[in-house]
Amino acid sequence: RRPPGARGLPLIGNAFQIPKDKQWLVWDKWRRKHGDLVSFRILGSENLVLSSYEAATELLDTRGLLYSDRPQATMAGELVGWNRGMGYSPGPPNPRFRELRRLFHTFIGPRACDAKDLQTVQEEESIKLLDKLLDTPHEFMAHTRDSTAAVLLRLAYGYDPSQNRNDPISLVKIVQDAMDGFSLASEPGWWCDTSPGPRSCLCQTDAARPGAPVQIPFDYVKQERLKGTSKRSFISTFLDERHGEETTEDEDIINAAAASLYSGGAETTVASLDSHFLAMTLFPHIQHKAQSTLDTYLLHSLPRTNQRLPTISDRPHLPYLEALMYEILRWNPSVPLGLPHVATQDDEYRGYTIQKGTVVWANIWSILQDEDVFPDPTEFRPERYLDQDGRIAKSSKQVLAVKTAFGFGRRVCPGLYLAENSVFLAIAMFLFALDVSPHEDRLPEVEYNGFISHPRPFKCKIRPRSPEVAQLIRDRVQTLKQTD
Ligand code: HEM
Repeated sequence: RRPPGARGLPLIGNAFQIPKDKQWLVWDKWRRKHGDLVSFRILGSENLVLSSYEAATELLDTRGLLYSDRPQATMAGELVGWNRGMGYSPGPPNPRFRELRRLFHTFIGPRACDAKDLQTVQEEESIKLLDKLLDTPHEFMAHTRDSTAAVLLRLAYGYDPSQNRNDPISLVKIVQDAMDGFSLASEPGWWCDTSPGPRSCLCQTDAARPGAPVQIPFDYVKQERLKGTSKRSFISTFLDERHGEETTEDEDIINAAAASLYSGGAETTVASLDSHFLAMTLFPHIQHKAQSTLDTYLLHSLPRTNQRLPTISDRPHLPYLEALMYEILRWNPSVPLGLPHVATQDDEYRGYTIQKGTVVWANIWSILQDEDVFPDPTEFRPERYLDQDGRIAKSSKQVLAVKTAFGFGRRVCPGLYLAENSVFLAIAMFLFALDVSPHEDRLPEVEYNGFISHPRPFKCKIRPRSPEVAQLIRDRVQTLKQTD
């Protein structure tokens, strides 16, 4: 038995019912009509949408090995070139996939993300971000983008855009083009992904950008190493491991890993930071509560005279801010449909047959808006994740469910530790230093779009909380410039 599904047309199936944007809303309507397992077809391809925490975790986590492949994404893979990277590579037992996951684990796994050198990069870039927000607050969306790109470029290649004025080798541009291309090419319903006919005939070719020219950043690291000026990075660590004996395959895989780092990490993190500004504009009471929690903690953790900025290591002491971060990830998730998984064998679930080759989507948006788990889901309420003592309720359904923002099973986001630390730190820094309020007393609309879903550009007022805080940031940036 096939799971219940939306009725489609002969041959083309449900293709015309899937909009170009916000597919999660249509799929959520199907959930209300048919339940949390909905099947649909696009041309020859069988698809299944999972819209509850139970169904998604049972199939994609518990039986994860059966659902660890990706569909053959002609658009994202062959045309745009992402099949070399992690997101679209075939799953286990493919040795390339295992090696890519190993590299991510070594470099940005939980232990690596606890290390001081990695956190220092994140903290320095957050301070520079605050400085830019003080200068040109209305350009906040451009600043969150540049700042996130800077962290990822420093981690992947040891390339610091602020020390390379005018970006002489265009690395920032390469990264940003790559991010745009990944997001566009990943959208479901690219007909070339499912069409049995000529591959590119139905593709919107203007979006089919070429893959990032990964050789340029790689050559940059090699040259810096020869000069003895290279900084520790994903690539340099790998080359160190190989003691100068790297093969062409080694180069190919480390390049792919580095490109996956910024293609996966940049837009998603930026979307979360922009969501923070939107939420704080709309919910001033949450902003004030978070600020007073932070002030109390920072004041009590040091003598009053030594004002200091928050750091990642403060995270365990600031449960309300951690809860706020979770609520940002839930309220409007930055990857509402995750990435598609594929069934590698026939499977049975609740009496239905899921055929080998079925493309399985988790509607993360539906899971995170489920009224049974998150009552009044459109409300922004960090308290959802706290126990009676104000600590994070780690094994509560809410905390477990919000983690699905990072996906499932063998394909779960390998950047989640880095991402959580980045978003936590940015939020803590913004709340410490800035007041966010509506622009000319007009509340922005909550309007998101894109496969990596961003708030539509909006205006808000961003001001320093006090002249002393502004001075503290200016001083810290000055010190950073001097030590560079
Ligand atoms: C708020 C930030 C982020 C969110 C919400 C997010 C979410 C996701 C989701 C939902 C997936 C698909 C998982 C699945 O298939 O089940 C994914 C995959 C991935 N993410 Fe993230 N991500 C974030 C940040 C990052 C960062 C910072 C990096 C790297 C530095 C990263 C790298 C990747 C990669 C490489 C994949 C593909 C994994 C695979 O196919 O095996 N992500 N992410």
